[in-house]
Amino acid sequence: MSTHVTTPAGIAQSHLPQVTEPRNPGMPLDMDWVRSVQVNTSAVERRASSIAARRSVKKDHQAAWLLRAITCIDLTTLSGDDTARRVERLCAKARQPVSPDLMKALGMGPITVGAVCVYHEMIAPAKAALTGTNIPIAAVSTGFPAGLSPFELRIKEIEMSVAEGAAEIDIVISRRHVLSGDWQALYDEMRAFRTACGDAHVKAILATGELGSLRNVARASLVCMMAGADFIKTSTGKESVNATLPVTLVMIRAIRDYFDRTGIRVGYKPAGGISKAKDAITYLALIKEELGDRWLRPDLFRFGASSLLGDIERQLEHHVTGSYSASYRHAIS
Ligand SMILES: O=C[C@H](O)COP(=O)(O)O
Repeated sequence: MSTHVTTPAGIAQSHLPQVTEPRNPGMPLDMDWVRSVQVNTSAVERRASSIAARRSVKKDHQAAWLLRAITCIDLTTLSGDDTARRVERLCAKARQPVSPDLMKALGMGPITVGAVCVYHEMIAPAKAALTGTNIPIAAVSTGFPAGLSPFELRIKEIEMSVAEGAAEIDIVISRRHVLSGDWQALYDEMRAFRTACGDAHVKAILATGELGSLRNVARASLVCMMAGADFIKTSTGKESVNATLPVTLVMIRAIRDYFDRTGIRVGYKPAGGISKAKDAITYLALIKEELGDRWLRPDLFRFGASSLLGDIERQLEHHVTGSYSASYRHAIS
């Protein structure tokens, strides 16, 4: 893969003011387009395995890619035993994801993660802990993770999270609309969620591990974008299969098709089970090759991850010192 991100200092691009896209206004549901979507599963799987095998970036280039990855993390805690204290620790890590000593050794100034991602009840402590920063709070919503609470409550939940201070809302779609091919119902639901979000950006979680086929993933991606999703996201992290490279390929190609037809860039968020630095680089390489450099910024790309940052920090420490520290030294929360 090309090592265009260059050296750690080259990552200084991420210190530039973030380019922000016009939001996706959506468009009428185009059923001809939706029905025309097909996926060649074996070709997708071949391409996905070739990118993982080909990836090889070393030394300064690797450090640069890893720093870029950090700026794109939605640093997440979504556990039933979350507490304000845990969220405060997570936010401290979000503000300073890599120790100042390491950053200095890499020739870098401060960076932050892309966002902090929590349940509704944890928005208030996150907001307090992130005061004085530009780090947005993302709240999972709409009966996360199953999305099966009453529709009116799901709308209300979005409105309450926005009122509480969430700038980004990660909604879950009704998988049954996809599984029954009711694309109009999926479109109407997504449209209503987008409206309830107001100025908050909306990420549509497809829960791809529960959609049955890659063709369904492609069609659901397209319908959610037509209904105004700002991002499409693979998974809640709670399905038995979460983010994968084949699913990523299908979703980012849907994003590319949508851009080619509408001129609108929709963001992408793989989530669930991405915990290794080398996997993060593979994802970034795939995005770069399929969508281009513009998508390698936090306004268009995020990792949804609870433990990825710890492994990245470990790899950066190895880059600087030549030895690995124990992973417990990089615990997140
Ligand atoms: O959206 C984020 C995911 O829930 C995080 O999943 P993870 O804990 O497997 O990194």
